[in-house]
Amino acid sequence: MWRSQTGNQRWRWNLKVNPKVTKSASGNKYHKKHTHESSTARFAAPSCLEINLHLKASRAWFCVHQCIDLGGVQRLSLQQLGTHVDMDIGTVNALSYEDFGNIFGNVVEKCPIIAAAVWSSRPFASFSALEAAFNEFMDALPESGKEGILRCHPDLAGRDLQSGTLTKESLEEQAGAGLDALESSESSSMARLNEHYKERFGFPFVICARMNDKKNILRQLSERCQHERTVERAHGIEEVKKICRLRLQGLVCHDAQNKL
Ligand SMILES: NC(=O)N[C@H]1NC(=O)NC1=O
Repeated sequence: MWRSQTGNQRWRWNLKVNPKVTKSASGNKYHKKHTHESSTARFAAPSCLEINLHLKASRAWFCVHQCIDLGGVQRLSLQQLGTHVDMDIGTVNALSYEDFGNIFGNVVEKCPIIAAAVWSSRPFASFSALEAAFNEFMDALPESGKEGILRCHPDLAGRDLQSGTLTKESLEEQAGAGLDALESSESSSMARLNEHYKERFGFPFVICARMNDKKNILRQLSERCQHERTVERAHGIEEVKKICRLRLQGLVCHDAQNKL
Protein backbone atom coordinates (compact mmCIF):
# COMPACT_ATOMS: atom_id res chain seq x y z
CA MET A 1 0.00 0.00 0.00
CA TRP A 2 1.38 3.41 -0.87
CA ARG A 3 -0.11 6.82 -1.13
CA SER A 4 0.78 10.46 -1.40
CA GLN A 5 0.36 12.69 1.60
CA THR A 6 -0.23 16.27 0.59
CA GLY A 7 -0.19 18.71 -2.28
CA ASN A 8 -1.94 19.40 -5.53
CA GLN A 9 0.62 18.74 -8.29
CA ARG A 10 0.75 15.48 -10.26
CA TRP A 11 3.93 13.50 -9.76
CA ARG A 12 5.28 10.35 -11.30
CA TRP A 13 7.28 8.11 -9.01
CA ASN A 14 9.10 4.85 -9.59
CA LEU A 15 9.28 2.75 -6.48
CA LYS A 16 12.03 0.19 -6.50
CA VAL A 17 12.66 -2.06 -3.56
CA ASN A 18 16.33 -2.73 -3.11
CA PRO A 19 16.85 -6.49 -3.56
CA LYS A 20 19.33 -6.38 -0.68
CA VAL A 21 16.33 -6.04 1.60
CA THR A 22 16.22 -9.83 1.67
CA LYS A 23 19.27 -9.97 3.93
CA SER A 24 20.18 -7.80 6.93
CA ALA A 25 23.69 -6.76 7.89
CA SER A 26 23.55 -9.05 10.89
CA GLY A 27 22.74 -12.04 8.70
CA ASN A 28 19.09 -12.12 9.77
CA LYS A 29 17.08 -13.17 6.72
CA TYR A 30 13.98 -11.37 5.51
CA HIS A 31 11.92 -12.62 2.60
CA LYS A 32 9.74 -10.45 0.48
CA LYS A 33 6.15 -11.62 0.42
CA HIS A 34 4.83 -8.96 -1.81
CA THR A 35 6.61 -5.76 -2.64
CA HIS A 36 6.36 -3.41 -5.54
CA GLU A 37 9.48 -4.34 -7.45
CA SER A 38 9.18 -1.56 -9.93
CA SER A 39 5.82 0.09 -9.85
CA THR A 40 5.02 3.32 -11.53
CA ALA A 41 2.19 5.41 -10.24
CA ARG A 42 0.73 8.86 -10.45
CA PHE A 43 0.61 10.81 -7.23
CA ALA A 44 -0.79 14.16 -6.28
CA ALA A 45 2.38 16.05 -5.30
CA PRO A 46 3.73 13.57 -2.81
CA SER A 47 5.98 14.87 -0.10
CA CYS A 48 5.98 11.54 1.57
CA LEU A 49 5.41 7.96 0.49
CA GLU A 50 3.98 5.38 2.88
CA ILE A 51 4.36 1.67 2.25
CA ASN A 52 3.71 -1.51 4.17
CA LEU A 53 6.17 -4.33 3.46
CA HIS A 54 5.38 -7.85 4.57
CA LEU A 55 8.56 -9.49 5.72
CA LYS A 56 9.42 -12.79 7.25
CA ALA A 57 11.86 -13.17 10.13
CA SER A 58 12.47 -16.80 11.01
CA ARG A 59 9.01 -18.44 10.69
CA ALA A 60 6.93 -15.37 11.46
CA TRP A 61 5.53 -12.78 9.08
CA PHE A 62 5.31 -9.20 10.13
CA CYS A 63 4.54 -5.90 8.64
CA VAL A 64 6.92 -2.97 8.38
CA HIS A 65 5.45 0.46 7.93
CA GLN A 66 7.79 2.92 6.28
CA CYS A 67 7.30 6.57 5.56
CA ILE A 68 9.79 7.90 3.02
CA ASP A 69 10.49 11.57 2.57
CA LEU A 70 10.64 11.96 -1.18
CA GLY A 71 12.75 15.08 -0.82
CA GLY A 72 15.80 13.09 0.13
CA VAL A 73 15.44 9.34 0.21
CA GLN A 74 15.43 7.63 -3.18
CA ARG A 75 16.00 4.10 -2.09
CA LEU A 76 14.95 1.91 0.83
CA SER A 77 17.68 0.63 3.09
CA LEU A 78 17.36 -2.19 5.51
CA GLN A 79 18.20 0.02 8.45
CA GLN A 80 15.27 2.26 7.65
CA LEU A 81 13.04 -0.75 7.26
CA GLY A 82 14.01 -1.93 10.71
CA THR A 83 12.79 1.14 12.56
CA HIS A 84 9.03 0.69 12.61
CA VAL A 85 8.32 -2.97 12.99
CA ASP A 86 4.86 -3.53 14.43
CA MET A 87 4.61 -7.12 15.61
CA ASP A 88 1.83 -8.71 17.58
CA ILE A 89 2.67 -10.67 20.70
CA GLY A 90 2.19 -14.03 18.96
CA THR A 91 4.84 -13.04 16.43
CA VAL A 92 7.19 -12.00 19.25
CA ASN A 93 6.69 -15.38 20.94
CA ALA A 94 7.53 -17.22 17.70
CA LEU A 95 10.92 -15.49 17.27
CA SER A 96 14.09 -17.53 17.56
CA TYR A 97 16.53 -16.20 20.14
CA GLU A 98 18.69 -14.90 17.31
CA ASP A 99 15.83 -12.86 15.81
CA PHE A 100 14.63 -11.77 19.24
CA GLY A 101 18.15 -10.52 20.05
CA ASN A 102 18.44 -8.71 16.72
CA ILE A 103 15.10 -6.99 17.17
CA PHE A 104 15.11 -6.24 20.93
CA GLY A 105 18.85 -6.10 21.59
CA ASN A 106 18.89 -2.34 22.06
CA VAL A 107 15.62 -1.69 23.88
CA VAL A 108 17.94 -1.26 26.84
CA GLU A 109 20.76 0.81 25.43
CA LYS A 110 23.80 -1.31 24.48
CA CYS A 111 22.63 -4.16 26.74
CA PRO A 112 21.78 -7.00 24.33
CA ILE A 113 22.41 -9.48 27.13
CA ILE A 114 19.10 -8.40 28.68
CA ALA A 115 17.10 -9.29 25.55
CA ALA A 116 19.00 -12.58 25.31
CA ALA A 117 18.00 -13.40 28.90
CA VAL A 118 14.40 -12.19 28.57
CA TRP A 119 13.79 -14.54 25.61
CA SER A 120 13.72 -17.39 28.17
CA SER A 121 10.53 -15.95 29.71
CA ARG A 122 8.43 -16.66 26.59
CA PRO A 123 5.57 -16.97 25.92
CA PHE A 124 4.60 -13.42 26.83
CA ALA A 125 0.85 -13.04 27.42
CA SER A 126 0.78 -9.41 26.27
CA PHE A 127 2.87 -6.34 25.52
CA SER A 128 2.82 -5.55 29.26
CA ALA A 129 4.17 -9.00 30.10
CA LEU A 130 7.04 -8.47 27.65
CA GLU A 131 7.81 -5.09 29.18
CA ALA A 132 7.57 -6.56 32.70
CA ALA A 133 10.13 -9.24 31.79
CA PHE A 134 12.68 -6.55 30.87
CA ASN A 135 11.91 -4.60 34.05
CA GLU A 136 12.09 -7.66 36.29
CA PHE A 137 15.47 -8.60 34.87
CA MET A 138 16.81 -5.14 35.69
CA ASP A 139 15.23 -5.06 39.15
CA ALA A 140 16.81 -8.41 40.03
CA LEU A 141 20.34 -7.22 39.28
CA PRO A 142 22.71 -6.35 42.12
CA GLU A 143 23.44 -2.65 42.53
CA SER A 144 26.68 -3.05 40.53
CA GLY A 145 24.67 -4.50 37.61
CA LYS A 146 22.23 -1.58 37.70
CA GLU A 147 25.13 0.84 37.63
CA GLY A 148 26.54 -1.15 34.70
CA ILE A 149 23.33 -0.57 32.74
CA LEU A 150 23.51 3.16 33.44
CA ARG A 151 27.16 3.22 32.30
CA CYS A 152 26.13 1.81 28.92
CA HIS A 153 24.20 5.02 28.22
CA PRO A 154 25.83 7.81 26.24
CA ASP A 155 25.96 11.29 27.71
CA LEU A 156 23.14 13.53 26.55
CA ALA A 157 24.45 15.99 23.97
CA GLY A 158 27.87 14.44 24.55
CA ARG A 159 30.81 13.24 22.48
CA ASP A 160 28.86 10.45 20.75
CA LEU A 161 26.26 12.89 19.46
CA GLN A 162 28.99 15.19 18.13
CA SER A 163 30.96 12.39 16.50
CA GLY A 164 27.92 10.59 15.04
CA THR A 165 28.49 7.39 17.02
CA LEU A 166 25.18 7.23 18.89
CA THR A 167 22.91 4.24 18.32
CA LYS A 168 20.05 5.10 15.97
CA GLU A 169 17.55 4.90 18.85
CA SER A 170 19.54 7.27 21.04
CA LEU A 171 20.11 9.67 18.15
CA GLU A 172 16.36 9.86 17.45
CA GLU A 173 15.60 10.41 21.13
CA GLN A 174 18.24 13.07 21.69
CA ALA A 175 17.37 14.90 18.48
CA GLY A 176 13.66 14.73 19.40
CA ALA A 177 14.40 16.59 22.63
CA GLY A 178 16.37 19.23 20.72
CA LEU A 179 19.74 18.17 22.14
CA ASP A 180 21.34 18.21 18.68
CA ALA A 181 20.64 21.92 18.37
CA LEU A 182 21.67 23.50 21.67
CA GLU A 183 22.64 27.15 22.03
CA SER A 184 26.28 27.46 22.98
CA SER A 185 25.39 28.45 26.58
CA GLU A 186 23.10 25.40 26.89
CA SER A 187 25.80 23.20 25.41
CA SER A 188 28.41 24.32 27.91
CA SER A 189 26.00 23.97 30.88
CA MET A 190 25.11 20.47 29.72
CA ALA A 191 28.79 19.46 29.39
CA ARG A 192 29.71 20.97 32.77
CA LEU A 193 26.77 19.37 34.62
CA ASN A 194 27.24 15.99 32.93
CA GLU A 195 30.88 15.93 34.06
CA HIS A 196 29.93 17.00 37.58
CA TYR A 197 27.25 14.28 37.74
CA LYS A 198 29.62 11.55 36.53
CA GLU A 199 32.33 12.60 38.96
CA ARG A 200 29.90 12.57 41.87
CA PHE A 201 28.15 9.25 41.10
CA GLY A 202 30.46 7.22 38.84
CA PHE A 203 27.74 6.73 36.20
CA PRO A 204 26.13 9.05 33.67
CA PHE A 205 22.95 11.07 34.08
CA VAL A 206 20.13 9.10 32.42
CA ILE A 207 16.72 10.51 31.59
CA CYS A 208 14.07 9.52 29.05
CA ALA A 209 14.73 12.21 26.43
CA ARG A 210 11.46 11.54 24.58
CA MET A 211 9.47 12.53 27.66
CA ASN A 212 11.34 15.80 28.18
CA ASP A 213 12.57 18.82 26.27
CA LYS A 214 16.04 20.32 26.51
CA LYS A 215 15.05 22.90 29.16
CA ASN A 216 13.53 20.29 31.38
CA ILE A 217 16.52 17.98 30.91
CA LEU A 218 18.96 20.71 31.96
CA ARG A 219 16.85 21.59 34.99
CA GLN A 220 16.60 17.96 36.11
CA LEU A 221 20.30 17.37 35.53
CA SER A 222 21.10 20.27 37.79
CA GLU A 223 18.62 19.14 40.49
CA ARG A 224 19.61 15.50 40.41
CA CYS A 225 23.28 16.40 40.99
CA GLN A 226 22.17 17.14 44.57
CA HIS A 227 20.79 13.66 45.29
CA GLU A 228 22.35 10.78 47.21
CA ARG A 229 24.01 8.07 45.14
CA THR A 230 21.44 5.35 46.02
CA VAL A 231 18.55 7.67 45.13
CA GLU A 232 20.17 8.54 41.79
CA ARG A 233 20.93 4.91 40.93
CA ALA A 234 17.26 4.01 41.44
CA HIS A 235 16.08 7.12 39.60
CA GLY A 236 18.36 6.36 36.63
CA ILE A 237 17.01 2.79 36.37
CA GLU A 238 13.41 4.07 36.39
CA GLU A 239 14.34 6.33 33.46
CA VAL A 240 15.93 3.35 31.65
CA LYS A 241 12.58 1.53 32.05
CA LYS A 242 10.73 4.47 30.45
CA ILE A 243 13.18 4.49 27.52
CA CYS A 244 12.77 0.71 27.23
CA ARG A 245 8.94 0.97 27.16
CA LEU A 246 8.98 3.56 24.37
CA ARG A 247 11.49 1.54 22.34
CA LEU A 248 9.35 -1.59 22.79
CA GLN A 249 6.28 0.36 21.71
CA GLY A 250 8.11 1.16 18.47
CA LEU A 251 8.48 -2.55 17.79
CA VAL A 252 5.42 -4.33 19.19
CA CYS A 253 1.71 -3.43 19.00
CA HIS A 254 0.60 -2.50 22.49
CA ASP A 255 -3.18 -2.10 22.14
CA ALA A 256 -5.68 -3.94 24.31
CA GLN A 257 -6.23 -6.61 21.61
CA ASN A 258 -2.58 -7.58 21.64
CA LYS A 259 -2.96 -10.44 24.11
CA LEU A 260 -2.74 -14.19 23.74
N1 LIG B 1 22.12 9.60 29.07
C1 LIG B 1 20.86 9.33 28.65
O1 LIG B 1 19.88 9.62 29.31
N2 LIG B 1 20.77 8.74 27.45
C2 LIG B 1 19.57 8.44 26.85
N3 LIG B 1 18.30 8.92 27.17
C3 LIG B 1 17.49 8.64 26.15
O2 LIG B 1 16.29 8.92 26.07
N4 LIG B 1 18.19 8.00 25.16
C4 LIG B 1 19.48 7.87 25.55
O3 LIG B 1 20.41 7.37 24.94
